[in-house]
Amino acid sequence: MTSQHRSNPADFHLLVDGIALEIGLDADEIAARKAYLELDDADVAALRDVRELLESQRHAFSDRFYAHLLSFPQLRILLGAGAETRLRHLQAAYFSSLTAGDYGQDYIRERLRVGVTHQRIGLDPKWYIGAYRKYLSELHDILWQRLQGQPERFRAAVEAILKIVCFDMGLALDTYAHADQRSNLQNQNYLEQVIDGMPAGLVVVDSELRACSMNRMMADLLGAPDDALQERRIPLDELIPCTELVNRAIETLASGAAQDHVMATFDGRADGVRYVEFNIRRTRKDGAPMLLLIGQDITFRRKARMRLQESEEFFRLTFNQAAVGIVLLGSDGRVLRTNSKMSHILGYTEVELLARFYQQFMCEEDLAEELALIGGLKAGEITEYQREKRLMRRDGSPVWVSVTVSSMRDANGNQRFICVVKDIQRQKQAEEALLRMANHDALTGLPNRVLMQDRLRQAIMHAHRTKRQVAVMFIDLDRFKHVNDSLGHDAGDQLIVEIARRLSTSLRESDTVARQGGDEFVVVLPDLAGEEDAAKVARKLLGNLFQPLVLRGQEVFPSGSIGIAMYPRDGEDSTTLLKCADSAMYGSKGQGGNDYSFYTAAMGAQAYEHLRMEGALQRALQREEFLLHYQPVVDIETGTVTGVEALLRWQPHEREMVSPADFIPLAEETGLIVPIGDWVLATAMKQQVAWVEAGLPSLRVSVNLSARQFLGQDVAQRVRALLAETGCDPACLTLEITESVLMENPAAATETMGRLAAMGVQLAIDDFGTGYSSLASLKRFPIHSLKIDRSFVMDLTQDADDAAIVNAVIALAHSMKLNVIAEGVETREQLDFLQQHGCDQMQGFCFSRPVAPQGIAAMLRRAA
Ligand SMILES: Nc1nc2c(ncn2[C@@H]2O[C@@H]3COP(=O)(O)O[C@H]4[C@@H](O)[C@H](n5cnc6c(=O)[nH]c(N)nc65)O[C@@H]4COP(=O)(O)O[C@H]3[C@H]2O)c(=O)[nH]1
Repeated sequence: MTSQHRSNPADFHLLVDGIALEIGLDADEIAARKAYLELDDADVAALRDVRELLESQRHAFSDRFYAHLLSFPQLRILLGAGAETRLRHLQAAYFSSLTAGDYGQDYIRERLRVGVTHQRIGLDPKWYIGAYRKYLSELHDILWQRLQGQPERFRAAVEAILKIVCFDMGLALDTYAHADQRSNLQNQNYLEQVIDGMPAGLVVVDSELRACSMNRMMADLLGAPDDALQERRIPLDELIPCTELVNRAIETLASGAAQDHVMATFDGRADGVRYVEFNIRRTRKDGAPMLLLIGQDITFRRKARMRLQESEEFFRLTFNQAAVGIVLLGSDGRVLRTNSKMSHILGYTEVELLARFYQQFMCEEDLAEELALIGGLKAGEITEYQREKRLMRRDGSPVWVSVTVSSMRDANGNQRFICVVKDIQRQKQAEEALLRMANHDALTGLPNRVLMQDRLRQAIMHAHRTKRQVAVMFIDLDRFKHVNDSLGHDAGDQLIVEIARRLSTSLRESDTVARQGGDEFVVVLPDLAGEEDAAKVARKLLGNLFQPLVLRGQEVFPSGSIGIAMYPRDGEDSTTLLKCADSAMYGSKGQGGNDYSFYTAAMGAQAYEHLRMEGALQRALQREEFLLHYQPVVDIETGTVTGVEALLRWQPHEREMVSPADFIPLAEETGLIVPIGDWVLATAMKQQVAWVEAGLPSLRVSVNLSARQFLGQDVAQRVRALLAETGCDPACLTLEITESVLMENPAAATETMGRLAAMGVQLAIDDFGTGYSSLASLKRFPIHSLKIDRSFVMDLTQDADDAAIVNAVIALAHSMKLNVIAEGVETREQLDFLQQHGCDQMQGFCFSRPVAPQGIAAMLRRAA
């Protein structure tokens, strides 16, 4: 039995009634059929008449009937296993109803039911028409046997049975045909739905290669409307413009051979390029060959594969051409994949790398930490780590790299590590060089101030813990400036390098020698028991320094002044200790150099005063606390005032006036002399102009120039600018320079003086006689005047030597056409002496002390 036979009886009745209605089996139709068969009441009576007769033969009839039917194997299959019992039962019912004489609605419905059933089980009309034939023959035989002697009754019965059986056959056949038609329609509908709903596209092509139909999926794939083929059959190559597909379709049409996996690529309109894989089958319809083209949309798959290929290609290129080394490692560290940059970094070929383990490239000292990190990755505690470290190259040299190691899983779930390795060797070298530069002195290679302070701090911390002492030595070379000026900077540098070497070799590894700048060095001696240890080292250093050295063919004996501060006695931090050592060094210098001094509190006070003054001087400029006094310069012959010397005065707010002798050396040392001197020059020039403008006779103004002012800046250019600014006549300006300034750098001095003289400015040598230069050596300088120092004038009348010197200076100066001015003339006797010996001019208390500008104006007005 098929599943169809198991349908609900109520549904089955409805089906049967529905069919009856569809084929129009109403009462009129039944009556018409009966009339056509001439089945009338006489037949009904004839059938009833043989009922009993036939009933008695029912079993024998049934045996023969089924023996015949079931002798046909196809029929046995169609009827199904165990059908005989069920059929015998049905047949018995039919056999009874056949002669029951009631052929109304129930009888007819039963006939229709049989027709539907036969159609459902696929029992073709040939089978049941054959069965009806057997039925009739058997009945005929039974009736013949029983009614042989009653021909009328026999004929009437046979006639009636023939009519009713034909009536039944008509009903069954009509029902069968109708059910078949219904079923066909249903099947077609079902098929259409399946085809329409299937996830593959289908296009049916006729023998002339024109598409006759296609399902919705195919219409979707082609971007065509669903009803595209309703109007006309479209040629296949127009519907799907793909030559390969059309050619293969032609082949299949000709040979009948199925074609699979035919790729077609076409424009799917809005969806872009479509990739469809077709299977082509040849079939027949209505005798004509036709093709079924079943297409599977593989666009997504294809694009995904292309994307995958693309990303694989991208990865491969990126991997191979990356500017960083990339290595894929197995969980045991074996190199599974690597790129050319990695080969370049490590100096191995790619093949050599593949045979190795990552651990083999590590530095011994990194190994433990690195393995611990990889352990962390393996345990999932971290997902990646980044480190800067060294890897060992093939030639055994280390290379600095920055490595990022990340954990990943391959397609099989195996743990892998991916290392991205960046070569930072150059960067590290640059960093190291920078670090060296930041911490070391370029000339000597010694630690610089920064590194020294760091070492000093460490030494202090260590000494603090161990209850030991630290000595800080400040070393300044004696007369270094002299070497530099007389032998040149190269010789100076050579001396510094040699000193650095001598200091370094005199000390222990744990000591630090640093160059503080210029000719200053600092030595840190950590871990000392006491002051005596430091004194011993200082003596040794001085001894080693004071060894002869030949510089530019000249033998030099370097010596230094050492100041020593002790931790913790003199200070507990590096800044204080360095300051103390610096003060102590000045102490040594003050005693003539080539010696060492320990710091004392008195030095501290001096240093403090030094600092205080420095700050105060700086503020003095801003607060305009400076002023100029002027001392007249008098012609000894006539007694007239020919000029004035400008002398600087500092009048701090609400405090006593400070002597220039007290602050000029400090201003020199700190460099403040430059802006202060500039102010003096400008003020004096302005004053000169102011007096002239006030109607007074034009006076020569002399201005003192300090060593730093004269040698350190472009004084000529500055004077030129100020002359222009103030309108002062250069011929009324004298610049005074001390003898020692000239001798410090004669070459530079000659050049500067030449430029000044060229402007018309006069130059005078101040404090003459205090230095050691001979008058002859002054010849090469463009000088106008010599000022005899006050110290000679002072004892002139008591000391025969001084008188002789002054006399000689005047005579010689005159022989060199120089003007001579005597300073500090206090007495009449001094003045007389100078007058007698032909001194040209003088200045001193005997005529006037330095006075404010108004004092000079009054003096000039009185004289006029
Ligand atoms: N005992 C005595 N002294 C006399 C007599 N006549 C003048 N003096 C003093 O002798 C100094 C002369 O100046 P100097 O030798 O250039 O010595 C100057 C000069 O070297 C320096 N100085 C002063 N003003 C300036 C300046 O503007 N620039 C620079 N660079 N140095 C200056 O300060 C030094 C001292 O200046 P002052 O204290 O003004 O001292 C002045 C002046 O007051 C006298 O008859 N008896």
